[in-house]
Amino acid sequence: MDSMQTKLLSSKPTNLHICHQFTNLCRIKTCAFPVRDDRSFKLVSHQNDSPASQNLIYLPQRRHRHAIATNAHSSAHTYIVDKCGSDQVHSITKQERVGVLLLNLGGPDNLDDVQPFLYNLFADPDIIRLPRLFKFLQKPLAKLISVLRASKSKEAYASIGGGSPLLRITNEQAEALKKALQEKQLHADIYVGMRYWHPFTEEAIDQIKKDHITKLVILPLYPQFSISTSGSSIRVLNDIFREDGYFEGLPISIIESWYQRDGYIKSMADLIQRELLSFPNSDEVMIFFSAHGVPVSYVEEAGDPYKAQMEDCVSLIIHELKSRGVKNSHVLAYQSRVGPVQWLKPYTDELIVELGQQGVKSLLAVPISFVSEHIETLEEIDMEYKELALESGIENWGRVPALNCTSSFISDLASLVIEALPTATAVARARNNNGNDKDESDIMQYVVKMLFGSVIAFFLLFFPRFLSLFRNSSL
Ligand SMILES: C=CC1=C(C)c2cc3[nH]c(cc4nc(cc5[nH]c(cc1n2)c(C)c5CCC(=O)O)C(CCC(=O)O)=C4C)c(C)c3C=C
Ligand SMILES: [Fe+2]
Repeated sequence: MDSMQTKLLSSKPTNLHICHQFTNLCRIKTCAFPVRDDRSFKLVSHQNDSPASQNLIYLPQRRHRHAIATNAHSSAHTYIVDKCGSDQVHSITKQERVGVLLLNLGGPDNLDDVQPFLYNLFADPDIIRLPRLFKFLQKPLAKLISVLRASKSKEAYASIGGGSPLLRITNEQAEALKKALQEKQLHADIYVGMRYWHPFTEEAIDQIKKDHITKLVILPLYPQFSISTSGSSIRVLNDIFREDGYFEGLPISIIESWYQRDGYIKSMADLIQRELLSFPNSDEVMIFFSAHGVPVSYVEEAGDPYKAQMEDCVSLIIHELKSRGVKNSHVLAYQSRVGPVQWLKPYTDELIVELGQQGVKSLLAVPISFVSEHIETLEEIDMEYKELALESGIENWGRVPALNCTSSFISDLASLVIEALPTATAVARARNNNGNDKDESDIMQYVVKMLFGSVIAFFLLFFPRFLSLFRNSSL
């Protein structure tokens, strides 16, 4: 990090300087400022040309840039984080009550939850991005798509035991993180906020208020940033922070992405190295990184850094493996596409078939976009893709487990939290009194929107081309 040259393309030289100092001081690779909440995320910074050292950051709003500048001077004395890499908290005021909010996606606890869970997911404007004029269709469409998709999803959840393991694993990670922080001399309360199922982000926020947390670190459990994942959760939080007076003075640090951290990269390399040894011919195994996809428009139109971060992440892991003498070939592909639009390519299923045709005999699948086992590792990779690979001529198939509670990984997350503490900034959050949010609470308008939208959504059911698009893409 120290050698990295950050260029804030659109910021003034003074801000550039301060941001530099700030990140070097805290050894944090992501700047901690709330993301823009208009969902048109703007990519403003690249580092060197080399993908391994590329660092992508967003243009913070002017007031946030100011907040960063102020913070660099004001809060460093509260928590002293050793610049030389030791990550123990040396000094902390007794009155402080530190909270860490882990953000995650959430998943259905049982099969009855599947359709309402899918509804919440598709009702998210960061998952189905409709033009402003068609926003009123969001909820009826979510209803329609969730109903159409529910049986397929239920089958998948049934095959992994009838529900998502995500909450259990996230709770275990929270517990492990708490212990790891204690070992580094920081007592913190850990909260889990899920985006689409219980415990919802809003529930976690209520608890944070009840517990009178005085400093908050927000840590999405997604290593790479996407508008559809961390971005969506952070947008929800920003909406809450704008409305709730409690958060006006609360110092908060938001970690947007953390895939570049040594601890994460090394933990991933450890898992891959270990799994390679289980093959009869380790040297000939192709390492197949499989990331959750996003629609191409996220990257090309909305400036989602997800693809660039994913590619950077893969090259960092490969670099680490090479430094250990592991020289296997590798590929990166994207899985789990949904709906009729183009998603990031190559698609995992298509690439597996292609590699089989090219005569590749051994594949090691590495789920790369998520740190817990979930439906897409346990069902999609372990069942669907394994079967496809064997049918396509791949003779040896393996899969790297998710990091879950791997101790080197959790310990690094604890260091990340500690490094983020001095960046926690109280940003004056203006209450939003414009009409947009009031629309939502206007019951009459809501009912009209729902009725009108439902009629259109229903009409779409009888629009054969539209529907067949969804059917073809197995919604
Ligand atoms: C980095 C990870 C993820 C990205 C990016 C992402 C984008 C994204 N997802 C959908 C649609 C669905 N995702 C579903 C489940 C699901 N998604 C992620 C992660 C990312 N999603 C996880 C970890 C999970 C699993 C949760 C669990 O219960 O284990 C589902 C539901 C399952 C299914 O029916 O397949 C859907 C649907 C979209 C549309 C999208 C980007 C726009
Ligand atoms: Fe997803």
